[in-house]
Amino acid sequence: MSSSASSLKSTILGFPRMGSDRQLKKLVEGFWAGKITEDELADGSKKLRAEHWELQKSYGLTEVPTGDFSYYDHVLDAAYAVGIVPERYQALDKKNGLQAYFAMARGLQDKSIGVDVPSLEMKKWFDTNYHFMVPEIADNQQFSLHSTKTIDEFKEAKALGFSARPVVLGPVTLLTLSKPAKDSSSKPLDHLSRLIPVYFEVLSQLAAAGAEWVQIDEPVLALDLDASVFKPAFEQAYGEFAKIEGLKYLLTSYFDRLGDNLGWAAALPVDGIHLDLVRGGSDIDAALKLVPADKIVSAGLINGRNIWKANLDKQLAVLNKVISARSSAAPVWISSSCSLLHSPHSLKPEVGHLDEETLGWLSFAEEKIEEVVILAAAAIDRSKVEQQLKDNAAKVLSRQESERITRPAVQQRLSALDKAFYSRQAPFAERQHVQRASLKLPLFPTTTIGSFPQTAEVRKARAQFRKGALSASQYKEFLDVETRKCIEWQDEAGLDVLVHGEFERTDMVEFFGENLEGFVFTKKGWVQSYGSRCVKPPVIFGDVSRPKPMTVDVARFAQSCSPNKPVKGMLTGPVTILQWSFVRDDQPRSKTAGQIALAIRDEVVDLEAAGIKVIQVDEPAIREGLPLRKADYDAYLKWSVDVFRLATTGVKNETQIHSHFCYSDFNEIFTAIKGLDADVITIENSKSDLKLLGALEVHGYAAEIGPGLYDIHSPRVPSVEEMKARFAALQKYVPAENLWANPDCGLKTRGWAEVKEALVNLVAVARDARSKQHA
Ligand code: MET
Ligand SMILES: [Zn+2]
Repeated sequence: MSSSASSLKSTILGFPRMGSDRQLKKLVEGFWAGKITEDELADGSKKLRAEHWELQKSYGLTEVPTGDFSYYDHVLDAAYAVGIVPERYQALDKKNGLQAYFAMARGLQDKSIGVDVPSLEMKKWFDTNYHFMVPEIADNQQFSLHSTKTIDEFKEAKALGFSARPVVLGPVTLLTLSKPAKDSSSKPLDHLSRLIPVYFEVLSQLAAAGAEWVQIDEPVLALDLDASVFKPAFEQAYGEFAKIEGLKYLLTSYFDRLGDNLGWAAALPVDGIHLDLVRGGSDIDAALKLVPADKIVSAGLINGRNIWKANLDKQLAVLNKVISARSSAAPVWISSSCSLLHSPHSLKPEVGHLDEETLGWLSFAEEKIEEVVILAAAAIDRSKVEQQLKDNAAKVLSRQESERITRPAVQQRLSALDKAFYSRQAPFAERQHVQRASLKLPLFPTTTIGSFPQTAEVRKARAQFRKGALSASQYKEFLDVETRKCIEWQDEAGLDVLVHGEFERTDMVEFFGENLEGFVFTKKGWVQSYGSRCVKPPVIFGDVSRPKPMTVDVARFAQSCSPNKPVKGMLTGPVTILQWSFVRDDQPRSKTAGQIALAIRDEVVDLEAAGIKVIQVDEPAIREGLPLRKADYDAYLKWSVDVFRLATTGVKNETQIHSHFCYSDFNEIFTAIKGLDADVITIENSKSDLKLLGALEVHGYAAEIGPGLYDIHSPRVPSVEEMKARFAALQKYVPAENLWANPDCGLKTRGWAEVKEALVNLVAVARDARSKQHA
């Protein structure tokens, strides 16, 4: 073995913050509710950090990251630490820094202190399901060292005797993820020169506190960057940081290859470069050549964002390749591909919940640490960990060979499809004609997106049913009553295309996962989504199929409650089911999506046969699946459009297919949306009005469309007047006969009182518009 192996360091880029039992969620929410004090929050958090470092050390990591902890979000922390506090929070910040921090995170309405501020905007962290708070940079932005969190947490770990490496979100990424404050025109990155000195101060203090290495995360390096802008920006920042005596930098990027940025990024004056060899592995040969011999390479070999056991033999081969390519002067580190923030905490609670076999296939954060340590040990002396490697190989093989994973009938069905499975029988114009004759909807039809309020009563009944306190028939009776009430109300309110309300679903992906083969559900597999909110994604482990109809009974019952108006069948689309799950890694995602699509297709066909004339297949997550690199867009869009078509084209021309999109700006993929060939799309629009109108203007849209008339995320009731104005604006871009009136997403998070008022107003808007057309 090359001599550099002997100095292998084993570490991870970051650890999940929440705790094994979501302790951090409880602490933070307890503090918000006034149940615990600021000191109790701080003490509880300190204890949690120490536990997490201890856990990492106990498995044998040689160094632990610090500063990866956060009360809410690490981007907000990084912004706050350098004094990026928008004006509207500044008065509060002077009085109470923590309160201002949480106000930036989630808004604050407190009459007693005269504060009413909304939160910062929230965005997805690259292509993960983690959301960060978007910092706002004003033209006259001042930067200053505003919080010593990074330094304090490093000292804390050091005082406890851990060999620690502070993690800092890099200045270029921080500014690139920021947006200009309202009425500011400068680009955030233009402020870099003035931000660098504050970073310099933080880094100097870390050096003074005894830090040897600092991990600087610059994940923007995984994006397509304009080298004429970013190369000098990075050179300026890192040129300055290099002046700090005695401090070494590990520059990290993850989630994709470094690509075109590799050449100049590898030459930056830092002491090590981290490579995500799970997602960015295609770069490996170039990277090993381009990273100068005196820099360490941190090999990100254990996937930080999926839950499968690593194939250690395979990763060991990659590691050995890295080691032999490097000089003995610059040792290699072995690490996770990205922070383990995106993995659940530990498999331990799943013992006894998941079956033995499945358990053997998985690896959460705690187990991933173990994998890092085994790899590091194996690179030095394989014989020391022979048994662990053998066990690992057996588990990996059992997943490959399990009959639960590969089911030939499912595979064959997908590979045998011909072109006809991807197209409706007739083009849209013809379908529109027959659908009009069959559905007889008025001009500007009104509808909703699917869910109605999930009241405490609905959730209680579900919980009781799950515990066995309600029998299946009692639960069904309860749901029937709710559904009937919901449909009768919609009918009275004057809505045209009704929905059953989705009372039987906690979540639009979980519901289908529970009804399909190929999924398992963990007990405590929580992953932070934003702030204190965690999600428990289903695990797609094997070939997906539909053992029996999933929604047909409910849809048939719902339609029977409405003799005169159509009730929509409500399904979640294949891309969204994929996107919000942990997905198997042993076949392309497109293939797994194709299998889900076939299951949904069968459901669509069954719904039609049961007399359902309008069927909605939601794809809110289609935009978020877009790859980070533009070069990869087309391939993704091609298969995601294909699987939607596969799911929806099995019906007659008379059957009207709807789809729904929300959560992001769709302009970039508008052409793909057209390619879905849906008869009607409803699309979130109220928060980004002009953007959608712009897309409609540029690209046009030939089919029917319902841009959301109001924001369902807010408890306020939209007035007739404001929705009228929006609707009038839309009529300039969409021909009247193609325009629908609807809210911008499902109503499950709202209360009935607001929902009723809002929808009555919405119906009034459509009626008013109709009367004007007829006049
Ligand atoms: C996030 S999109 C939600 C769509 C779903 N049909 C609902 O109404 O809740
Ligand atoms: Zn939605």
